Amino acid sequence: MEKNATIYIAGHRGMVGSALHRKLLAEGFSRFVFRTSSELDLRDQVAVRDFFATERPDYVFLAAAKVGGIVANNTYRAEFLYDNLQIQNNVIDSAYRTGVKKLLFLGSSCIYPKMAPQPLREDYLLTGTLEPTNEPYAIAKIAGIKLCEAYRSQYGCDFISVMPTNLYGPNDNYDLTNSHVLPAMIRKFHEARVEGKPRVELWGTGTPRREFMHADDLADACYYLMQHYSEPGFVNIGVGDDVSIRTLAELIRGVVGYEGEVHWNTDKPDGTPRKLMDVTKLHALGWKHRVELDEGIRRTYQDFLEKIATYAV
Ligand SMILES: NC(=O)c1ccc[n+]([C@@H]2O[C@H](COP(=O)([O-])OP(=O)(O)OC[C@H]3O[C@@H](n4cnc5c(N)ncnc54)[C@H](OP(=O)(O)O)[C@@H]3O)[C@@H](O)[C@H]2O)c1
Ligand SMILES: C[C@@H]1O[C@H](OP(=O)(O)OP(=O)(O)OC[C@H]2O[C@@H](n3cnc4c(=O)[nH]c(N)nc43)[C@H](O)[C@@H]2O)[C@@H](O)[C@H](O)[C@@H]1O
Repeated sequence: MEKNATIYIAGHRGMVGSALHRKLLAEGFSRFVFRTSSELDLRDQVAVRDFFATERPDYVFLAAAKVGGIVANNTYRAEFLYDNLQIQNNVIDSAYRTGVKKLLFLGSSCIYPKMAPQPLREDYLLTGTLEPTNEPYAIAKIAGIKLCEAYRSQYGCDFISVMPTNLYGPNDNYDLTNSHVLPAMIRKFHEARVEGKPRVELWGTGTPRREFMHADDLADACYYLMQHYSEPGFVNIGVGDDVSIRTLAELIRGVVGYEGEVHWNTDKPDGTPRKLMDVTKLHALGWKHRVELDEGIRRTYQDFLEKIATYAV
């Protein structure tokens, strides 16, 4: 990417989009195009085509999506399918129509079959049944991967896809119902400590295992792949290691300093038992993560405390 190129980060206010913006600013890029969802609803095909025709970005990072944790995915099933298909179809097709030089599409590790062998290799895609709680979101993400591949093979577009593991970091969603597990635990343990509550409720059995990556590492990997990867196949982005949800709870409880009890509400879903990424391809391409989980949690709790008025509403 040339330093004077115009870059469109779709979803620039989100956790991933804002991390990409920080990364690109640090690398010396200065020409950005941004629109919030209220300024440009990416589900609106006409509006998206007009936007691309007017702004003509050179490079696109597609980090806008309907995103949420296990309960949000399972509750808003129609929106997770419809919104995500619309957003990605409109952005990818408009990028093709206006000659965007390169586009990066963000998928997710939930594209893999629920009971796939571990770690999850890229070639396990479409080899089995998906986890039911996030099937609509996963179907949309699989369609996004296939759309990038099809525009590459039919039209020669340099569109790539990456599949990140579970992410966390600044500008995450801390909503107690719709967030992912890591921000939910930070907020629950923090509020329980401050309010002197004897017990915190967490979801499921605590036995599922998850892999977590800091959003700054993800942004670094995306930038790296924009520079060094132009192939049809997608690339997993992860740290190559996972923890049980119970272990995660203990790590976060320690950082927050909460000493009460944890109650596991088994009426809530566990989801996929394990989704550990195989990162052989990513490492072979020359990229490896830097932020370890304990350090990342400490940094994220600090950020939460600094922005608590906006996060915990
Ligand atoms: N979070 C994770 O653990 C995780 C893991 C793997 C992959 N990913 C992927 O990474 C990408 C970014 O996720 P994130 O965690 O950064 O999500 P996020 O914090 O919720 O941000 C999503 C962004 O999408 C924008 N958006 C949503 N609907 C839109 C619409 N109809 N029109 C225009 N913009 C819209 C929002 O814009 P406004 O702020 O302007 O409303 C928001 O800034 C997604 O593709 C997600 O699937 C995330
Ligand atoms: C990255 C995303 O991951 C999502 O799956 P997934 O890892 O299960 O999403 P999470 O919502 O992060 O949940 C991970 C695990 O943490 C447990 N958990 C425990 N306490 C809590 C809590 O307070 N809040 C939340 N949210 N979980 C909690 C939850 O039951 C599940 O086993 C997918 O639904 C999306 O499609 C996407 O792929």
